[in-house]
Amino acid sequence: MKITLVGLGAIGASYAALLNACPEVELSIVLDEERLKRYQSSPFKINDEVQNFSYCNQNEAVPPADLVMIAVKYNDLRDAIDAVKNHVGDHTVIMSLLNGIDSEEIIGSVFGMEKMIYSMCLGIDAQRTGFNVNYGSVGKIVFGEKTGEKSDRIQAIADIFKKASLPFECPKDMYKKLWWKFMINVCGNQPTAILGANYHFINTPDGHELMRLIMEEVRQIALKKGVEITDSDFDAWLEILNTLVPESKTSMLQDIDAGRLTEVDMFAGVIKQLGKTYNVPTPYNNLMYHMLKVKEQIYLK
Ligand SMILES: NC(=O)C1=CN([C@@H]2O[C@H](COP(=O)(O)OP(=O)(O)OC[C@H]3O[C@@H](n4cnc5c(N)ncnc54)[C@H](OP(=O)(O)O)[C@@H]3O)[C@@H](O)[C@H]2O)C=CC1
Ligand SMILES: CC(C)(CO)C(=O)C(=O)O
Repeated sequence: MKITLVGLGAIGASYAALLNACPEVELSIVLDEERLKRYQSSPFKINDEVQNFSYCNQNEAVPPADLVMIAVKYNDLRDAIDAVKNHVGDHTVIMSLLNGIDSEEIIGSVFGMEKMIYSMCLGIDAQRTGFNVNYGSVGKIVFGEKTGEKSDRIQAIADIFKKASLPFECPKDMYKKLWWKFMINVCGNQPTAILGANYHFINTPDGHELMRLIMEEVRQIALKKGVEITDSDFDAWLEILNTLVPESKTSMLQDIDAGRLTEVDMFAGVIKQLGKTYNVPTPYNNLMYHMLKVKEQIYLK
């Protein structure tokens, strides 16, 4: 299977390493010229092991990939779409590993929704410093058709992930799973980023109550989209929280600590917008949206 990946960061690099080691995968990492020079100047290490990734200049004309995987941050999504355009052909399937609920629609609006499958990653605790990515748990990629149908293309990807020992799950309720992860990110990532709280501090009675208040807004919006988020969905998140290393941080808090832009537009930004569309008040997300925007301005000044 010819696989193209854009976004060799914490998530992308962790899964790329597994795919690259599989003899039945031909993996290309797409880079613009500036990144290509930079990436060729230094070895890329995952859990201290040097990787031999095959880099490809995004301007090069290449045969289309069978699968394109997009693993950049939300603010880089438009550039990443542009970067993979030479790799997308009539039969290419596209998977977005970004958090959130709208990256599939954004990518699909350029290449066609029929090319999109739905996906997200779960339980991975990867952290990136320059060309070093480290993880304790690689988690899994959860993917499928929006309807959950086990189509031939889903089966083909599942077969190759199995050969690559890349943990995965193909749930019947894929679209609900996407919303469930979105709920976790909206009610978990944002307050931890504002408060500077690692998992230890959000996994407390006050932390749980705070997240529950925010979760209610996601629940109301999800209902308008035909998705039901229940109390047991929230409890399932608390169970996962118990398995995460207490000193580790959400990806949004990692962004704040590293002085990078956050993905607030993908979380509170989307909730704010959907709240307006469906006439659902979203005061907690409105507040967090502006707090995070101010915070970004403080450290990016
Ligand atoms: N980290 C985590 O624990 C988790 C993250 N996620 C989600 O996964 C997604 C990716 O996050 P994460 O891996 O942490 O992000 P990172 O910032 O670690 O990685 C993103 C990578 O994309 C690269 N990139 C950006 N634009 C381009 C481009 N135009 N061409 C080529 N490469 C590009 C960046 O390169 P460079 O460094 O050179 O700029 C960077 O290496 C996010 O939506 C996040 O929310 C989901 C679950 C957990
Ligand atoms: C679920 C969680 C909080 C950890 O994997 C996450 O998705 C993130 O940090 O972005």
